[in-house]
Amino acid sequence: MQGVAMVVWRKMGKKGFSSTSRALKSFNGYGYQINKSPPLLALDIPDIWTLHSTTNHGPPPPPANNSNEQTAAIIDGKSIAEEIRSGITGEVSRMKDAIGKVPGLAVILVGQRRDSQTYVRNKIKACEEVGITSLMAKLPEDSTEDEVLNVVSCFNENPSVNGILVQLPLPQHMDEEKILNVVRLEKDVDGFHPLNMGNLAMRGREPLFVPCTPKGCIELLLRSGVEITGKKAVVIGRSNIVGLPTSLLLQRHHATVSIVHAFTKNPEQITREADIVVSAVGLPNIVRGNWLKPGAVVIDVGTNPVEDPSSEHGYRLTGDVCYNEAVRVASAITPVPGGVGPMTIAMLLSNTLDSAKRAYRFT
Ligand SMILES: NC(=O)C1=CN([C@@H]2O[C@H](COP(=O)(O)OP(=O)(O)OC[C@H]3O[C@@H](n4cnc5c(N)ncnc54)[C@H](OP(=O)(O)O)[C@@H]3O)[C@@H](O)[C@H]2O)C=CC1
Ligand SMILES: Nc1nc(=O)c2c([nH]1)NC[C@@H]1CN(c3ccc(C(=O)N[C@@H](CCC(=O)O)C(=O)O)cc3)C=[N+]21
Repeated sequence: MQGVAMVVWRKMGKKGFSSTSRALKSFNGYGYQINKSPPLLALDIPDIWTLHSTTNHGPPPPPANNSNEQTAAIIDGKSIAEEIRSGITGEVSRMKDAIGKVPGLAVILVGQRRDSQTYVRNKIKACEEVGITSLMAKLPEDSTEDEVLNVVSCFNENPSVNGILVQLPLPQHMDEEKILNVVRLEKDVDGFHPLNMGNLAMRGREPLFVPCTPKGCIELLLRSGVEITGKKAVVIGRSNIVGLPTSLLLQRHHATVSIVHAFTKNPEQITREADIVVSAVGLPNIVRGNWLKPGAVVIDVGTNPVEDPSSEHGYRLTGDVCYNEAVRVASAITPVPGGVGPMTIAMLLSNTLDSAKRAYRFT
C-alpha cells in the first residue's frame, strides 16, 4: 500500500503516529543536436529514462541574428523531470506487480524552517505521485543529537525503508557529520555518506548513490545534447552537497574542471573561459552576463528568495545567475524556478527506486 506514514518524535519518546498512508523550450543559434541521452558514465544508474526517452526535444530553429535578443535555449528542467518521473512511475508499478513491493523513502526533518518544510512536503508529494511509500519523522528544533541518531537507526533497521534523507541544514547544535555517517550506505539516497562521496571521487570506484542535485545537473546537460567530454567546466561553489560532487561528476564525464569559491581571485575571468558553468553559491545575480563566454551552457543551481511585493508571498525565487543578461550570451540556460530544482527531486525518486531494486534484487 502506498502513502505517507508520519512519525513525530518528541523529547518524551514517540508520540503521534499516524499512517496514511524537455526539453529545450526556446532555441539558439549554436546548433545543438538533441540526442538520446547516453547513460551516466560507469555509474550504477537505472536506464529507464535514458533509454526510453519519448519527448521530441528538437530540432533547434535557426539562429537569432539580433545580438540584443535572447539567444539561449531554455533548458526546461520541469518537463525533463516530469518525463523522468513518469518512467519511475512505470517502474514502481512493474515492481509492485512482479514482487508485491514498492520502494520506501524516509525523510527526517528537525526543526521548523519554512523552506525545509516546503522542500520536504514537495518530496513527499513527489513520492506519492510515483507510488513510492514515504515515511516522515518530524523532530523539534531542540531535539538532541542522540534522538536524531535513534530515528536514523530505526529507519536503518526498517526493511521497508530503502532510502533515508536527513533534511539539511540541521539545527546548529547538531553535528551534521556524525548524523550523516550513521545513515546506512545502502540507504544513502542523498549520496552524502563519506564512502559514497569518496567512491565518487576515486577512479575505478562506484558509489552506490550519486547526490541528487549534481546528478540532476548532469542529466540536464546530457538530455540537452551538451557534450561534456573535453569541455572546460567551471563550478562556482564547493559545498559538500552541490559544488564538490558536481565537480567530481563533471570530471567523471571527462570535463576539465575549475572550481571557483569565496576566496577565488578574478572569478569572472576564470568563469569566462568555461564552456559549461554550474553555479551553486546562494547569492542572487552574482554571475553577470560578462562572466560568460558567448555560447556557454549555464546551469543555475542557486535558489534564492528575493523580496518581491508584487508576488503572492512577498518574495520570489531567483538564481545565482543574472538571467536577463546571461540569456543574451549563453547558448543554453536553466531557469529558476523550473530548472535544476525539479531535477533534484526526480533524482531522489530515481535513487530510491534504484535502492529498492538493489534490496529486492529486482531487475
Ligand atoms: N535547486 C536545487 O535543487 C538546490 C539548490 N540549492 C541552492 O544552491 C545554492 C548553494 O547551495 P549550497 O551549496 O548548499 O550552499 P553553501 O552555502 O553550502 O555553499 C556555497 C558555496 O559558494 C561559495 N561562495 C560563497 N560566496 C562566493 C562568492 N562571492 N564567489 C564565489 N563563491 C562563493 C562558498 O565558498 P567557500 O567554500 O569558499 O565558502 C561555498 O562553497 C543555494 O542558493 C541553495 O539554495 C542547493 C541545493 C539544491
Ligand atoms: N538532505 C538534503 N537533501 C537535499 O537535496 C537538500 C537538502 N537536504 N536541503 C536543502 C536543499 C535544497 N534542495 C532543493 C530541492 C528542490 C528544489 C526545488 O524543487 N525548487 C523548485 C522551486 C520550489 C519552490 O517553488 O519553492 C524549482 O527550482 O523549480 C529546490 C531546492 C534540496 N536540498
